[in-house]
Amino acid sequence: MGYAQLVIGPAGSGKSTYCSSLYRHCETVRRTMHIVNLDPAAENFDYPVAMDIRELISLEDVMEELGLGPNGGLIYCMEHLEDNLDDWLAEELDNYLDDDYLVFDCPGQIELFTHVPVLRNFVDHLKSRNFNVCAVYLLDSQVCIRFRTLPPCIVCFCCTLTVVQRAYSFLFHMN
Ligand SMILES: Nc1nc2c(ncn2[C@@H]2O[C@H](COP(=O)(O)OP(=O)(O)OP(=O)(O)O)[C@@H](O)[C@H]2O)c(=O)[nH]1
Repeated sequence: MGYAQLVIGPAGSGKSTYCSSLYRHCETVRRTMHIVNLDPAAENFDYPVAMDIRELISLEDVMEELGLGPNGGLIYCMEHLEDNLDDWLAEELDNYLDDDYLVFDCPGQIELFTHVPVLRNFVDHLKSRNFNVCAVYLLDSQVCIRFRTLPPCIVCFCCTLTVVQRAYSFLFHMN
């Protein structure tokens, strides 16, 4: 059995920072883990990238070639990933052993949880490959103490539950 952690949460909530800190911590305690970039728009990484969705498709290419904007382009990229779960993702996952630990740094756009089933199907795919999946939902603590920003955050959180419920366990983390 493999182990997978999906790092999700609104844009700018600290997902990549969390992944980088987790990687450094594992290095210190001499444990091996692999971080996967699932954001087709990400460019700079503070951690070694084990698998990268941009090897399959990048937002920059989609925007240039199809004339889509950033949000439509992101949805297109993620739907392309969904179409390639049994090809690209399956081949990439073959490189990892049974007890490997993968951490997926996900994009933050809420549309990926409300409009398309790609992340739900992604979790289902991991589970079908015998991965024990959990999700970590990150939220900036500052938005929780402001009356105007808290309700939208609760809505985002509820929307992401559709994905999270497919995972075996779930952690809530405030930055
Ligand atoms: N003060 C503080 N800043 C943080 C913390 N975590 C992240 N940041 C900062 O917040 C900004 C956004 O962090 P990222 O890790 O890029 O957030 P993200 O969720 O990956 O962002 P997207 O990929 O754009 O969705 C960066 O400038 C970080 O340095 C934290 O715990 N405290």
